[in-house]
Amino acid sequence: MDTATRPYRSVLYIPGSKDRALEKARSLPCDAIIFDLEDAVAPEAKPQARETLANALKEGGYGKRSRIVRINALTTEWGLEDVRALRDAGADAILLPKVNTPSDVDNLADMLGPDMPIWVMMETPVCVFNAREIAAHAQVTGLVAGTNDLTKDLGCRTRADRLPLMTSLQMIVMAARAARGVVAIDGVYNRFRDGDGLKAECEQGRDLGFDGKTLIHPAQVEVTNTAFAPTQSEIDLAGRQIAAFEESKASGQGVAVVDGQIVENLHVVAAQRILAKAAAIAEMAAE
Ligand SMILES: CC(C)(COP(=O)(O)OP(=O)(O)OC[C@H]1O[C@@H](n2cnc3c(N)ncnc32)[C@H](O)[C@@H]1OP(=O)(O)O)[C@@H](O)C(=O)NCCC(=O)NCCSC(=O)C[C@H](O)C(=O)O
Ligand SMILES: [Mg+2]
Repeated sequence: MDTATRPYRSVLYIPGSKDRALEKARSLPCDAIIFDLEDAVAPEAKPQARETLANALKEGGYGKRSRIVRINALTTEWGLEDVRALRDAGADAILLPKVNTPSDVDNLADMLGPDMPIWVMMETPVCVFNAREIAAHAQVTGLVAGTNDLTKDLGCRTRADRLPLMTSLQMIVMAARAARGVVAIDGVYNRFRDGDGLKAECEQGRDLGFDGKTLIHPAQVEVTNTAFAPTQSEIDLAGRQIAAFEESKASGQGVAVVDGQIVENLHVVAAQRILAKAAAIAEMAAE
């Protein structure tokens, strides 16, 4: 699947230590999985989790879902061993937590070699200030908002409208877009049994420009997939905009009007993106 249009609506964290969850994920309709060796795994369980995860990845069965492995920070006692154990296990990217500067990414890139894509947890204030340079790193293909760590480090309150996080969230999206071709994924919604709260936060993340949201429980997948997919009316409008613009162009005009709004070339580009995303989602569903 084309990496530019590949869907990343629902990105589910799975503790690398939990066999049952690793098995269950093979049948969940999420677009991507983050196999976690960091915060979801207790210190004493980390060596076993590495082995369990490496075996699960080798066994496969995750279909078209993107497979991302979150290692521990390289400054911890587990980071280096995580890289050694998982770099050749068949993941699509390695996700590095607690990044502050582009040189943290360089250190991982040196260990992985030039061909392994790197995703970065954007979860410290220093990291957010360095977002543009981090996103521009040649191996970085994804940014993930770590809203729990950011909340802790900022000392801000957890609010339903996420006002205290807004600057950080927007800087993450801007850095990804400025770098081009870098995916931006929103942080987790901790109240995993609150579907209405999740829906509202997904819609906010979608409005901000995120490609999708990180999740902690299977019950969150469906709501998220819907929120980050183009709606049927967006798809219909996109088709009509493209057709109307083509017609105007054929009659020598550079602008069309659809539903009382002008359609210029840039709107056609946005409309084509919507159709490409809808097609990629349909392809993802056709297992
Ligand atoms: C949150 C949980 C601890 C809840 O677990 P549990 O009470 O066991 O849930 P259920 O009984 O409702 O589970 C039902 C079935 O679903 C499977 N399951 C549960 N969670 C997952 C999952 N994440 N992926 C796949 N499958 C999952 C269970 O095995 C049950 O299956 P079955 O037996 O067939 O019925 C738990 O959901 C969990 O551990 N979630 C992940 C937590 C996690 O990964 N945390 C770290 C990432 S978030 C983070 O780090 C934030 C970031 O860094 C930041 O700073 O913001
Ligand atoms: Mg974190």
